[in-house]
Amino acid sequence: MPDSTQHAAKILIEALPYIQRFHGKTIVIKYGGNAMIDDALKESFARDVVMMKAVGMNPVVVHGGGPQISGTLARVGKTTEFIDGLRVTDAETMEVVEMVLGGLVNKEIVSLINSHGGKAVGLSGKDGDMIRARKLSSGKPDVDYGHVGEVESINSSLVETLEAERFIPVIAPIGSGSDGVTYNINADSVAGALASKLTAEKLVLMTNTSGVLDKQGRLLTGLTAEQIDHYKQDGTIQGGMLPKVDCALQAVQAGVKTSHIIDGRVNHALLLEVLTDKGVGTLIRS
Ligand SMILES: Nc1ncnc2c1ncn2[C@@H]1O[C@H](COP(=O)(O)OP(=O)(O)O)[C@@H](O)[C@H]1O
Ligand SMILES: CC(=O)N[C@@H](CCC(=O)OP(=O)(O)O)C(=O)O
Repeated sequence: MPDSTQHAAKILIEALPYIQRFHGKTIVIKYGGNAMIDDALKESFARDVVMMKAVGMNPVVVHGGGPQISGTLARVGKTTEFIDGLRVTDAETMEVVEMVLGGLVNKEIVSLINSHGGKAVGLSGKDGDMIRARKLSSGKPDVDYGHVGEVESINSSLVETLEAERFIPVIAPIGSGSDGVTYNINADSVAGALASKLTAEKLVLMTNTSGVLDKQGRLLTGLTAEQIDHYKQDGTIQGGMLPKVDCALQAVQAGVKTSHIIDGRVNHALLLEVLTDKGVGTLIRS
C-alpha cells in the first residue's frame, strides 16, 4: 500500500469507534470570533463540520464574533467596553451587534459550510422564538450592562426539526425578551444553554488559546468544579475565559457528557477533538 493510503487507513481505523459512539448524537460547537482568524482556518472549520454531519453526527453551531463587532464599532467611531468578558451594550451598540452577528458573521459561516457540501441554515435566537432572554444584572450597583441578556429559556423545536431534516443549524447569540427588547448574549452562554437543552453529547468551545492555562501558561488538560472555583478566585481564569468555564461547567452539570475548550487556531482542531483520542484542550467534568 502507498504511504498516503496507509496513513488514511490508520486515521480511519482510529476514528471508527468515535464515529460509532457519536452516531446520531448532537454536538454543540461554539465557534468564537477569535478563532475566525484567516480563510484557511475558516475552511478547515467548515470542512470539519461537514465531515461530522457526513458520518452521522448532528453538529449544531453557535457562533461569536466579538472582534468583528469591535472592528465595526471602531469604524463608526464608537468605543466599547468589556466588564468580566461581557460587552456593555447600549441601544446603538445593540443595532451593530445584531447586524454583524445576525448578518455578516452568520451568513459567512453558512456560506462556508454550504460551499463544502453541507446544508447549513443561519438563524438568530429570535427565529422560531428559540432564545428567550432577560436583562443580565451585573450584581454591582454601579455597573449596568445595558442590552446584555442571559438565557431565560430555549425552545429547541426549530433546531430539532432542522437536525431531523439533515440541516446544520448555525445560530447567532441574540435573543428577545418577553418585553420585546433585543438582547446581546455571550455566545458561550448560548452554546452552553443550548447544549443543556438538547442534552448534547458534547459541548466544544473553540477559542484562541490552547485551552485553559495556568499562571505559567501551561495547559490545564482537565478541570473539575472545585478547580474552576479555585482558579477563578486566584485570578488565573479571567476575562473572556470566565463565561467559557462557567457555561462549560453548567452544561456538564445539566447532563451534557463532556465540555471541551479547544484551540480554534489549530487546523482541524474539531475533528481531532471529536474523532481521535488526542486531547487537544481542556476537558471539563462535573
Ligand atoms: N486561564 C486562562 N487561560 C486561557 N485564556 C485565558 C485565561 N484567562 C483569561 N483568558 C483569556 O480569555 C481569552 C478567550 O476568551 P475570548 O477572548 O472571549 O475568546 P472567544 O472570542 O473565543 O470567545 C483568551 O484569549 C485569554 O486572553
Ligand atoms: C454580551 C457579550 O459580550 N456578547 C458578545 C457576543 C459575541 C460573542 O460572544 O463573541 P465571541 O465568542 O467571539 O467572544 C459580544 O458582544 O462580543
